[in-house]
Amino acid sequence: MQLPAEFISKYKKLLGADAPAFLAAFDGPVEKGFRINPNKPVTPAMTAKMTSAVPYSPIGYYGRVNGNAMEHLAGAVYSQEPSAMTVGEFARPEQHERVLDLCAAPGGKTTHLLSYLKQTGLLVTNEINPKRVTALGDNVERYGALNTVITNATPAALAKELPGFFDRILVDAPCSGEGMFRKDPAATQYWTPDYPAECATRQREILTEAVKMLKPGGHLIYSTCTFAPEEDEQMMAWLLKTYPEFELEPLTKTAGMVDGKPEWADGNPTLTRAARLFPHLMRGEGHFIAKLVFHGETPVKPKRTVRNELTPTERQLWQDFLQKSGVTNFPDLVLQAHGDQLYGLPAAMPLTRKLKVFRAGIQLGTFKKKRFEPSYALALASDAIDLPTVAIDHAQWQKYVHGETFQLTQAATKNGFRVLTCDGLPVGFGKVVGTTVKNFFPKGLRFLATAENTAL
Ligand SMILES: C[S@@+](CC[C@H](N)C(=O)[O-])C[C@H]1O[C@@H](n2cnc3c(N)ncnc32)[C@H](O)[C@@H]1O
Repeated sequence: MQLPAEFISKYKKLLGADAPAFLAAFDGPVEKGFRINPNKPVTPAMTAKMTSAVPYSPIGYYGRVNGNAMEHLAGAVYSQEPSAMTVGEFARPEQHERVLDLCAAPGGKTTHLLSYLKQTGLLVTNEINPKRVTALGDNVERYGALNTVITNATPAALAKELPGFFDRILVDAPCSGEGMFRKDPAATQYWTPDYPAECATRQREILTEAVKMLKPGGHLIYSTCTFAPEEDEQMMAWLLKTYPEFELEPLTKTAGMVDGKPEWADGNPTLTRAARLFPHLMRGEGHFIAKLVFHGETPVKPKRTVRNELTPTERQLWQDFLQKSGVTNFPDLVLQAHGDQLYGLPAAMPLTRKLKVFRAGIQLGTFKKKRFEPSYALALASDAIDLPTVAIDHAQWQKYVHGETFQLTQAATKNGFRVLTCDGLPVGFGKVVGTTVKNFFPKGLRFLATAENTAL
């Protein structure tokens, strides 16, 4: 790979005897990986792929998965480069925590956090860029999250609304991306010797806001996909100096991860507690991860949480749908109608009217004139809700994602909306009338599926 000359000389100086191996790694193969979603069933195709486990993630595997495969579309797998999995593992939230993913699109780390929150607590996942937030929304929907609010805000706007609110904040910072050069060689074109320092300015701004939102005892996880000391150890050295209430927590390094390098910053010996991932030392791309605990106090503005906002008619239509579906265990969500759309918000979400919200919880469905039509998102969240199901096979699934009406081999015992499952995995709603399944796969997602183009 053609690397910028100044990049080569910078890392020759920094890495010394390790530099030849480091630079040679840019011509090595790109490592592929995927995570399974522990909250969804494992299909036979997944079992066949889960042969080479990533040693530091109980849900990570080496290998490639197809974005058009049923398992990906239904949120049972997520394609992620293996080094990036360390971030979700080191960030690993406890169930019932309030978690913020501040720089979240397209959602690699967010879906990892969701895997461990297991539908509990609250995840506020934020993406500043309005063009990138849609992909984040799609991935959260695939994961069937019932505990997530997606915002499209600046870190400053969030900090104003939610000071001292979170148990755990992940800042997967926008960075110079040197660790991804092998995956995306075009990125080398944006690199200049000044680029890391420019990125560092933005990272300091983001961190300045992030720290305002942590609860006492809370954790801040900072990660980049760059080797640049300006954005890694120097950023953490700056944070520790500026906010002495923070302490780096030691990260256990395995599978070739190495300590952070104090000598690349101000010599603070605790910087060894951070982790560096180099592609010449492990099976993955370049990353830096640091985990900090906050011992200080944050002024907390007590905030009211969100409240139910449904008209009696809307409430009745929703209740009728649940009753017809035989659902008795519907999770404790706050219900709100936005236009004709029904949303379910996690009860811990504060009222934040000044925040730009992209999706206020899960979109549960649409109010039609005299009935309620359940959404695709609700079907994908059905691991947590006892909705009635009908099993379909792969040939029927291919018709389903193409938008066709199809036939069951046996009439269903009851007509109505059913979650269709394929290999046990919920894939969307269909309306069953006898042996006919009317198609409710979202129009915008339909495609011509074949056994070949959808093989996992
Ligand atoms: C490394 S990417 C995040 C990747 C994501 N966490 C994942 O795992 O899929 C960094 C993100 O930060 C966003 N970003 C850029 N400038 C920002 C800013 N000033 N504040 C917050 N986020 C920013 C970018 O749009 C980008 O989506």
